[in-house]
Amino acid sequence: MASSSLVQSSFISNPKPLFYQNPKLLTPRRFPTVISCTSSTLDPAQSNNPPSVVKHRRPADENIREEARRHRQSTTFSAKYVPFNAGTDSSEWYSLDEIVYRSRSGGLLDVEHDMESLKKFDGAYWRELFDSRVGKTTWPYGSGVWSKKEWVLPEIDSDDIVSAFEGNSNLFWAERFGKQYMGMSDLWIKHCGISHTGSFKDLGMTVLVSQVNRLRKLKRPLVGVGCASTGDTSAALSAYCASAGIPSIVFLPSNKISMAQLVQPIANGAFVLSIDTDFDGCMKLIREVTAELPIYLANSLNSLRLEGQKTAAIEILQQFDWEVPDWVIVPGGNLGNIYAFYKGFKMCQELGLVDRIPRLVCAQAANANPLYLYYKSGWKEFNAVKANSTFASAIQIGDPVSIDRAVYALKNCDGIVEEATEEELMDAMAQADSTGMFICPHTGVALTALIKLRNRGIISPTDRTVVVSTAHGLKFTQSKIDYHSNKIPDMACRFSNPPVQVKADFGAVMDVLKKYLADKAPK
Ligand SMILES: Cc1ncc(COP(=O)(O)O)c(C=O)c1O
Ligand SMILES: N[C@@H](CCOP(=O)(O)O)C(=O)O
Repeated sequence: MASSSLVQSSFISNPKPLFYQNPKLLTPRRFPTVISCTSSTLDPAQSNNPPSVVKHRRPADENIREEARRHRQSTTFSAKYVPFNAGTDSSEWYSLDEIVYRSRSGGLLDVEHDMESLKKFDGAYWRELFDSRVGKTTWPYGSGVWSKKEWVLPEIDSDDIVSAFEGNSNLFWAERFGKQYMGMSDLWIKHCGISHTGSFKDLGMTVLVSQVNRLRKLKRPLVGVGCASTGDTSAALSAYCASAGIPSIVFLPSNKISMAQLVQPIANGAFVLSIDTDFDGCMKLIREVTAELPIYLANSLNSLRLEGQKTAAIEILQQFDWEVPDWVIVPGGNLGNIYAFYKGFKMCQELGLVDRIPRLVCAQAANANPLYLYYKSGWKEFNAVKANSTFASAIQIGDPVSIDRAVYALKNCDGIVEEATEEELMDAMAQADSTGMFICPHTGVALTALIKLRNRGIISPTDRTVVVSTAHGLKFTQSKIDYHSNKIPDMACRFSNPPVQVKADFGAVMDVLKKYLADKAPK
């Protein structure tokens, strides 16, 4: 039994407490692909053929949540809130079961894990554990977030988890875009937007809503969950809340988000307030409201969210078989995600899964660039800006709540901040789409940063580079339509591909096709 492990040791029928002996003495076990079979049936009607075997992982009348409940285990891992970057002499901390978003001094909080407990297992152990859970349907480990549960919310009961099996998103080799436009051979797009609600926000929201589910069961005074949003946080919040039957309230800046994003919380039954201000105005209001009413704050000011988002970084390492890329480029708005990526990579280094971390690049729209200006000033003085309208509407944010987290992350990984004008980001998006992607304008911002850093020789042709695609392009079709119709004032739309209007006439169709084929024929 010495091989008992975190991996659903749950599938041991008579479970013992997890660490009833010194874990250092435990041999990391090989995790089987098929974990267990409780019955098999031979089909007599097919007796001349090879027997068809029907396997049940659990009794037929039991669902996966009930199965997880039956195999419930205690854990010795734990996490708590501490003031962000407070140093070792700070004694301030809070249980994750408290409703708290700020430290006593008004600063940000961070979720701190008991690293000593986690370090009792070596890097190989964690790598093997995480790898063993990928692509299964075991509750809750089928999720790319909860497959790292010990590093996310170790103490939550699996029964309280609200998950859509998010994460495990495609890491796409951008072969043609890399070769044709960048002269690069090792360029990758982490498609975080190919997900349940179409953006990376699902990764953090499963964690936050799961914790709210737990808090409500603990009878904490919470009636609903609320956020300010530029369209993606609201979509994720409303979907996860709807799934758990928890009321959600979303504050949206009027006429500043795409139609697809607006309809998401409406369809999911959220209480939607369209407010005549920008995102920063909505953010201010939701902070004031959540201080007065029993509404839990779901924006990334709440550090729980970042615990889920950091798993995208771990997943990238995992997808490269635990080899570290040279660069990871992330579009930045409220600036929680850039820190989440840093934290995920750093934990992997500290716990021995990898020996270094990548350099991070945070990319902003030039129309909403407070971090870029701060970086360019040599980190001298931060000034919030009035964010102007941008096609990258989800990052139209002038006063990011996680500014301190972002600066910390960038300073500690030799990071860079870049910006993209409207024309640059739309051109980059169109170029990427023309090589078979269908990305969002925010990913266009990140690709612009890549183009600029490649042109300056900072990123080299063979550097392994990951661009994080944060939302699905289908949420932003209007901007693509405008671009390809050459309808954007003062923009050349160099890569537009407008449809050709042609008469319903054989000769006319043949004419345009012949011209097209002549243009395309190899010279
Ligand atoms: C699609 C998209 N990309 C990027 C971001 C930026 O993420 P963050 O606010 O964590 O910087 C957001 C939200 O702000 C977003 O919705
Ligand atoms: N792009 C975000 C802006 C809010 O970010 P958050 O991570 O602080 O919730 C959105 O989609 O609302």
